Amino acid sequence: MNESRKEVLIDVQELSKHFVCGERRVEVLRKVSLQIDSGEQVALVGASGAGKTTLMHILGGLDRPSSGTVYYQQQDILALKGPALDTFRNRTIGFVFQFHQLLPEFTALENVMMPALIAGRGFGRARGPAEAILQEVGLGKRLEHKPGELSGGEQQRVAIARALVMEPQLLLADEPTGNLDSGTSDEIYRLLQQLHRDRGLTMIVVTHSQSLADRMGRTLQMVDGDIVA
Ligand SMILES: Nc1ncnc2c1ncn2[C@@H]1O[C@H](COP(=O)(O)OP(=O)(O)OP(=O)(O)O)[C@@H](O)[C@H]1O
Repeated sequence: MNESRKEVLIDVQELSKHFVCGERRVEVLRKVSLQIDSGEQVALVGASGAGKTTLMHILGGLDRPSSGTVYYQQQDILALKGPALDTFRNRTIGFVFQFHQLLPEFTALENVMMPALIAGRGFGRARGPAEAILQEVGLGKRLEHKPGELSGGEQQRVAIARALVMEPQLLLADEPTGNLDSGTSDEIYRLLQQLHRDRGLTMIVVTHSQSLADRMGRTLQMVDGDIVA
């Protein structure tokens, strides 16, 4: 993409979050500001407890900050509530977590169809895109398998397919390979890079692995609730 034509997808200003535990106030995010351009691939690294998951949850509309602003393009997502927030999340953001959180009783195909069914698309319209994205992540021959019949890496591929089936602009992945061996982690990262290249997908990926972070376009380091680099 031409540098001069890059557009800011996410603009975060002075985001703070604290929790109150009994008498104690725990400051988890301390006036974090950051911008992510459309099409960027960003790694978020930092020690355990630095605030990475909390930041991802706020960026994804799953949690609210104590203060600060989060804009997607020109939209103030903290002003969204209830069904409007649900719709925004469903259409704009795909999530992948460390533990795939697939529904064990449903097949890979049904799991991937779920976001479209929740969005009110009929079975017929949900099936085609779900099949196509499962092909794209290399699971065209595993459509009818349930999560328990798939390897850890395959389960995470299904979770990635489910995150992308609504064609979100942004993928948020919180330690997507934290539970996998290094060879399988490597495959998942290659898949994320392929999806980034092929779809121009913007992604923010939390990882503890420096070598995996090095493959992303930019690394943001969190220390004690703030971004230092
Ligand atoms: N609901 C909560 N109530 C109180 N404290 C919380 C709550 N959620 C998170 N915290 C605290 O916020 C801090 C940051 O947590 P967070 O999960 O964002 O860190 P992290 O950088 O993602 O860590 P990890 O790499 O271990 O997942 C931690 O000290 C945690 O104990």
